[in-house]
Amino acid sequence: MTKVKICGLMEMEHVKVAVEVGADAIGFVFAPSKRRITVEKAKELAQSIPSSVLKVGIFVDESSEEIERTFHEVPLDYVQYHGDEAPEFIKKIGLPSIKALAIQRSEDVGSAKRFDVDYFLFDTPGKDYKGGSGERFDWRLVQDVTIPLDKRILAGGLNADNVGEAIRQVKPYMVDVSSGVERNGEKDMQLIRAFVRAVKDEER
Ligand SMILES: O=C(O)c1ccccc1N[C@@H]1O[C@H](COP(=O)(O)O)[C@@H](O)[C@H]1O
Repeated sequence: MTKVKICGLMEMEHVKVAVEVGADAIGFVFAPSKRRITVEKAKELAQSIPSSVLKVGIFVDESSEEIERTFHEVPLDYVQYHGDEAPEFIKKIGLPSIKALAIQRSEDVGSAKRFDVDYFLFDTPGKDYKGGSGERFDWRLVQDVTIPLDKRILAGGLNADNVGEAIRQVKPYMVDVSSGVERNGEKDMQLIRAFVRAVKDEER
């Protein structure tokens, strides 16, 4: 079964509904964004998340000190590197890691071989920020890549209507959504429920 990550949560009611409907991971954005959360607030929300649900922190070109401090303080299970972090930087920090790759051309996946990370997250290049654009990229660009299926996370403009087709085409280990579970720029409980249901309805 494809795993689901709900990203950019900032309110307790949204965390609770995501957990209740069966999200496998929850993402907190610590980078410049309209979804940016403080370490203190993420720590408070994290206390209501069972250990079976992974807590992921999203960072964009952040210092190693701040990443390490946030990881232990919240605490987090994974660091999602969503900027231009070098492979050596990620390796030196040595925390469980996800590297986001902005996919515009098929060559964009090629940089993956430089990174020793747990997962790769394929995303649409951001406009206002580095991610969370709400726009999808051409999924054919990541269909024939050599990255193992169980290391692939698909993001970028997913929603309850298109995630089934995305899973069939890309066969990711996990799908990741932020904008697609928002209404008028805010997270929406019905959309969170609908997204997770759409993923769970889809068999690998
Ligand atoms: O969500 C943000 O604001 C954000 C800011 C900076 C880096 C990453 C961000 N979000 C990530 O973007 C993808 C896709 O989001 P969407 O569903 O297209 O809105 C997701 O991995 C978020 O973690």
